[in-house]
Amino acid sequence: MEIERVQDISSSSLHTEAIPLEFIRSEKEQPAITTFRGPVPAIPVVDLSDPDEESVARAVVKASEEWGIFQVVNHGIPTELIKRLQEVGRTFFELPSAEKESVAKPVDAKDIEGYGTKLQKEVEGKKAWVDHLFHRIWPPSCVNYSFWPKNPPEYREVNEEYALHVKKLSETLLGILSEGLGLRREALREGLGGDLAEYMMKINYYPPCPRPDLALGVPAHTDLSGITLLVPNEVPGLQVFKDDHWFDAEYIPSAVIVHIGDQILRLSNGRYKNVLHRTTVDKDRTRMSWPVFLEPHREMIVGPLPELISDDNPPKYKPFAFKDYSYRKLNKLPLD
Ligand SMILES: O=C(O)CCC(=O)C(=O)O
Ligand SMILES: [Fe+2]
Repeated sequence: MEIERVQDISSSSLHTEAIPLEFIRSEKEQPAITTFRGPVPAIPVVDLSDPDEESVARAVVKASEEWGIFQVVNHGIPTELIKRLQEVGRTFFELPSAEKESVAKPVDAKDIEGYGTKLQKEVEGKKAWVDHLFHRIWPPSCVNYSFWPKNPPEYREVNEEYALHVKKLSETLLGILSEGLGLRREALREGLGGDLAEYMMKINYYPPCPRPDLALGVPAHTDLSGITLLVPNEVPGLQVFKDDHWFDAEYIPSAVIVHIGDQILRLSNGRYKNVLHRTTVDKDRTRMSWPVFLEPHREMIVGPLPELISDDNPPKYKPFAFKDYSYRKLNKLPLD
């Protein structure tokens, strides 16, 4: 059976005011009801080109302790490359269905790579207004080009170049975060498996939605990753949960949005927060985003770093092989 894509549902509901019932969220989740409309605290912004390295480090550490999310500007990834990454991704999603289905995730696949729609078990049977594409981009031994679009032809070259930049920026941030814990620069990188850690590219494609007040793109979650480095297009939609409210994230052109994920929360024994976030959709415009998830290898066991543990700071989290952690989380099974 063919999987129904949200992009096709969107096209066929463009001239109506209605969306299928399974996309209508409960009142507890509907963005029109649950988005905070007062003065919005800004997600911290870190300028990596600031020559005062200590002040940069303090800002990264504070944002990760208090928010679990921050935006980085002057991060060293060329704006031109980000534009090309977005262009090749958008071109792919605008190709005819058959072309996209040629890199679809196989129905019986255990892994998440490929073009897909549903990612995790749906709570209360509610569907997310988003299609996606996943493929690993680093290390080369993990790359499976059969899930990379062949069209547009520059897709591969652009993603390979982006992988090198994302890796460099992630390692800089992990170094700062490690030192913020009083550890060696390499501690968190090694905790995620060192050279075996994997970089998973995801493209989210949120087509126009006639009822953005009722539906959600990606529902509330924390990322499974260690950290996530994301670039969005210009259509707003990311929301962050802080101090009991859902806030809209500001769109800063060319910024990279960094999310602290579950594995850094666990490695740091709770010092760094895994940010709870979700996305809304737009009535007329397509929103897209390109998160790259830096994840441990599937067999890698991740738990609080032993250097951090003492009688005063007992472990708050159980160690899990990443494959077991992901399986349990995506299937909404208990953890810890
Ligand atoms: O589209 C976004 O800004 C966020 C997407 C997201 O949270 C995810 O794919 O995990
Ligand atoms: Fe996320």
